[in-house]
Amino acid sequence: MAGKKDYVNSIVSNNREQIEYHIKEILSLIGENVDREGLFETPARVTRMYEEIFAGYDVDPRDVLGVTFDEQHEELVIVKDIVYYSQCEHHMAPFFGKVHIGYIPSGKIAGLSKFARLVDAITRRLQVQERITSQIADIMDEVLRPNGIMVVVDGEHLCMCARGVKKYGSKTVTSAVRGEFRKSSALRSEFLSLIKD
Ligand SMILES: Nc1nc2c(ncn2[C@@H]2O[C@H](COP(=O)(O)OP(=O)(O)OP(=O)(O)O)[C@@H](O)[C@H]2O)c(=O)[nH]1
Ligand SMILES: [Zn+2]
Repeated sequence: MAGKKDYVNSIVSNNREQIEYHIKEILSLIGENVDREGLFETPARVTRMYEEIFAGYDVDPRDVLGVTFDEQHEELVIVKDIVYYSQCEHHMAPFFGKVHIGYIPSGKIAGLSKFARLVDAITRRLQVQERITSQIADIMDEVLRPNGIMVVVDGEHLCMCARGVKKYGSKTVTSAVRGEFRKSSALRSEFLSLIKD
């Protein structure tokens, strides 16, 4: 996770030896020679990678938005193009893309970087794209109590490109709307036009 505190998954850290052992077992079970030089450090590397890509489990996403400011800006705020990397819970294969967040504050705003931290806390876990999208909206709703929220997520899923149906380049787009965005198609259109490249 970028920023002042780099989170790691402490459960992975505490189970380092066991995870390394099991990764080595898997390497052997897929037919690899675990004693060859190129693979010698691999179980330890994979474990360190797990500390990083599953760091979200060590963060309560609600705490990330904890610092808010009182501000009477009751107009649309958009933070777009927040890059994320996640792992699908079905295959443990990566999926990645961008999150676009819009909200209409109601007396309370959050620091802009906190939205990126919220995305990291939610995506650095085993996930499905739909849940990422609704969790971002629900947590913003709970903490900021804004007048409206719209979240759009696009994702490229390696489990759909590298295996299975092998549809390289296919994209999944999910959205979640809350409050005024639910009622107003004009507001949804404004948000969609502002997040276009
Ligand atoms: N809705 C949703 N599905 C996902 C996501 N990530 C992966 N999947 C899907 O999860 C499904 C799991 O389906 P299964 O039939 O149990 O697994 P499978 O035999 O490997 O499926 P195929 O990918 O069709 O070969 C697949 O259709 C994946 O494309 C996601 O974020 N959201
Ligand atoms: Zn998958």
